[in-house]
Amino acid sequence: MAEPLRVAVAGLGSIGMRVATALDQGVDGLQLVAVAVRDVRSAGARLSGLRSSPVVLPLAELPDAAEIVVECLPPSAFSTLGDVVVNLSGKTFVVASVGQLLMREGFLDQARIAGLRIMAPSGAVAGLDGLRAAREIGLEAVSLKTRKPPSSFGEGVMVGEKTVATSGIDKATRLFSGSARQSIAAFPKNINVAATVALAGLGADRTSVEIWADPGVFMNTHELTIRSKGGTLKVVSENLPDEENPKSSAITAYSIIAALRRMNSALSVGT
Ligand SMILES: NC(=O)C1=CN([C@@H]2O[C@H](COP(=O)(O)OP(=O)(O)OC[C@H]3O[C@@H](n4cnc5c(N)ncnc54)[C@H](OP(=O)(O)O)[C@@H]3O)[C@@H](O)[C@H]2O)C=CC1
Ligand SMILES: O=C([O-])CC(=O)C(=O)O
Repeated sequence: MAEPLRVAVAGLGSIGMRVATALDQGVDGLQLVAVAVRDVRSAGARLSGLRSSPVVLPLAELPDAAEIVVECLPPSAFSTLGDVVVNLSGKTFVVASVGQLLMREGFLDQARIAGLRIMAPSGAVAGLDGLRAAREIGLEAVSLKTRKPPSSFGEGVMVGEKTVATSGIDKATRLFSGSARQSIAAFPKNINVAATVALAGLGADRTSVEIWADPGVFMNTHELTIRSKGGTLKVVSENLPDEENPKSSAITAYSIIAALRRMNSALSVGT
């Protein structure tokens, strides 16, 4: 039997802790060996819940410890890890903060030249299987309309030029309309899905995005519409917000876990 591939998880928040726990409980061919946390003391309970006792390393040292590095950080911490991993040949970088791949100019080219493999799991959005097939036949238009409960945007949110208290939003309010690239710049913690759709489809500048704060929805809702030479595809994801971090949909962590399981699976289903 081949040696398991070593996996490191960066960030043990709502997504990272679930990914680390799944690895800790067993994913064929993979072994959790290292994690990075912001503060070891405050992450104590999380770390003690893992039976495999991964080593705790500073972010920048994580890539040396593993063949696969799973990023589950806030966007603001991405570059400490990204700047190191981007130059490493033969590693796999699994990314939750997918928007950062678009925000950091040249990152994807640098990674490709270095020989780093980047995986962006579907995360909170469904329909990428169809999008990738539609890209092969010929894409014409791709749009994403995201609606979230106002509280998913934090206490305050920009509406036009003004910051508005989300508790006071009493009707569906459009917060943003523009390209995927612009959406990530405006809402880095809320719309990584736009980057994922853009990377699978028409790119950061030709993918249209709308973001709505809607007191009428309880779920984080993503409507993906794809027009191609093969027809039209509409996929609606209605995701329960994560209990710990309602900005993120609960399904996101499980998409990453499913992507990790698929790495060593003999049977691969779906595009
Ligand atoms: N691709 C997709 O579809 C989706 C992507 N996301 C994105 O995934 C990422 C993770 O989301 P989520 O888990 O919900 O976020 P959380 O805020 O719950 O978790 C982030 C974790 O990273 C830790 N952290 C912060 N700084 C550092 C550091 N320097 N070194 C190590 N750890 C650090 C935080 O610690 P502490 O709490 O102590 O500060 C926290 O535990 C976010 O960028 C989010 O926007 C979210 C939903 C969908
Ligand atoms: O979790 C979601 O529904 C979407 C999200 O926050 C993101 O893409 O960043």
